[in-house]
Amino acid sequence: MEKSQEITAYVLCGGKSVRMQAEKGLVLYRGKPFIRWIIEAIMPITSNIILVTSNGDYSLVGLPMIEDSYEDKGPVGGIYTALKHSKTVRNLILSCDIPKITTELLRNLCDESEEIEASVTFLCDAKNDYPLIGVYNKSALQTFADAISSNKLKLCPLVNMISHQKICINSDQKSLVQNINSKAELQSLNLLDL
Ligand SMILES: Nc1nc2c(ncn2[C@@H]2O[C@H](COP(=O)(O)OP(=O)(O)OP(=O)(O)O)[C@@H](O)[C@H]2O)c(=O)[nH]1
Repeated sequence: MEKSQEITAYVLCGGKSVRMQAEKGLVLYRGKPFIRWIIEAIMPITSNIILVTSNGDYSLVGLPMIEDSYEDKGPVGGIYTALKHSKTVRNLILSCDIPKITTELLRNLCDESEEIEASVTFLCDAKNDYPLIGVYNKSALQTFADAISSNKLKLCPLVNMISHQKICINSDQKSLVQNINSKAELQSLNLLDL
């Protein structure tokens, strides 16, 4: 594989999980922790997968883990940590709360990002952006450093301010990118699957 095609995947597993009241990535969906569903979706694309977390409970996953460079800076801080750590130009960055994500969607995102000269390429639908299903260029590191310095920690406005490309999913794919933040959302997901 050529160097330009190399990609590192980072899964953000930090934060407080206030709404879920349990470590989100370790919550079970159809008998398996969210994080495992996500890793299985990434594996056919790259085995270079790193978790961004200081929570030792994720050691059961058996993947390398790195700690946030700054505490309590939310996903913006997690992305900063990932980009600072990364040795590759392109970095697939995902949240840990999207258990229905598929290899097909991620592969399409990664393939599209190769064709595009943008700091970040991420999924969207007609109503929402999904910047936590995105490919981030290492060159975006300074933007994230500046955002942390000025305490601008909202991710959507930040990615919309820098050079970006959105890859729109169709209405059938919407359920695949749904992030699950609470027990109620998990329950409705399980019910939908019945
Ligand atoms: N590494 C890292 N990841 C984070 C941090 N905050 C949130 N995340 C991750 O970012 C993704 C989206 O998180 P949010 O839903 O915004 O926040 P959360 O803390 O998980 O949940 P709430 O407390 O309910 O808002 C999830 O994958 C989180 O694990 C952080 O400070 N560091």
